[in-house]
Amino acid sequence: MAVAIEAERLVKKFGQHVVLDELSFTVDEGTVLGVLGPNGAGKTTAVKAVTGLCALDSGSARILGHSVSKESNVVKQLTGFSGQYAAVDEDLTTMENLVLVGRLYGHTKSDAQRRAHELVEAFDMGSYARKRVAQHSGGMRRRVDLACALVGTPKVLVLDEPTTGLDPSSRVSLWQMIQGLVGDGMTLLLTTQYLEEADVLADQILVMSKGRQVAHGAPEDLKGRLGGEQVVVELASTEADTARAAKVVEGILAGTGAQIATQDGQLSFRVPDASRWLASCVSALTADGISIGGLSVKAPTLDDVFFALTGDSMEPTEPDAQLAFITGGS
Ligand SMILES: Nc1ncnc2c1ncn2[C@@H]1O[C@H](COP(=O)(O)OP(=O)(O)OP(=O)(O)O)[C@@H](O)[C@H]1O
Repeated sequence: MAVAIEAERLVKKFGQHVVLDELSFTVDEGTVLGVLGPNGAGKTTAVKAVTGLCALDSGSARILGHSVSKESNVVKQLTGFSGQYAAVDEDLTTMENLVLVGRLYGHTKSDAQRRAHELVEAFDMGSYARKRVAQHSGGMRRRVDLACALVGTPKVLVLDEPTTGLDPSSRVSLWQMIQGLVGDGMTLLLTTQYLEEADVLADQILVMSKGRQVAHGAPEDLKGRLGGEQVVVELASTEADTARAAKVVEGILAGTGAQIATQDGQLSFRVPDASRWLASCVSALTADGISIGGLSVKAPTLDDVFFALTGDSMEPTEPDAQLAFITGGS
């Protein structure tokens, strides 16, 4: 598979602050790389650098083999970018925005109008076509913004936090649009603070912290690095039982490498293929006269991975951040 985006040892400093620290990654054609990391990790700077929107101190980037610094005109034709804040003109209608972008790409008026109509139809924006963007909801603005990024029919699309601030249903509908584009062969580089978003959209995930890569892999591989699912056993009774129960479970899991953590009336441990061990743990505990009040098995989330890798939480601070954790693999 050909490489569509290539970033090699990117370094960017703002004064003394090293924002990108020898960051390298590639994105294969037709695939999605999700760049994940907390506020200030350097995600926006990284994606701006590979689209030529941010000059580097050192390192190089190429889009479909073309140097971002030396062949910027070719790169502009090949790449669509949608930034964190919708860049559309609020005083213009959806159509006017799309036609304006087309004209900026050098399209004739009739070609720009034809492309604008195509995008309005593709993104189901018919009833908003003649409305000023100022009257649009946040979700519809992001949709217009995404459509603007596609006016030049790019082969590579870069989206910086495309759904931040959107309500759950707008977020899901934007995901569906993005999935449609990828289904049609688009290469996508996406930044997000939402673990669920990366999980849903990305083939590969790059986890960043302080301008560096802290992990890279398929969502399932990253989750697999934690050593399996987390099993929590709630005991029906006392503190004394907890230590005894831990000993019993330790005996069952001997040789698996699982570490058993205890709290009053609760044991928890991670073990690959948890279902294989559950029945024997439960029978051994019951045989020892220990009653079980509850049992749960939780698949690792990307947040767990991030915490394990950096000792830091990925959890964003926005009020709607909960969304990322409701279905995030748990
Ligand atoms: N133009 C600038 N001048 C000075 N510092 C900057 C500039 N742009 C970004 N930074 C700093 O670089 C660091 C990384 O910023 P960046 O926007 O790339 O992070 P991010 O991971 O995208 O964060 P967020 O999720 O908040 O958007 C931050 O500490 C930011 O304050």
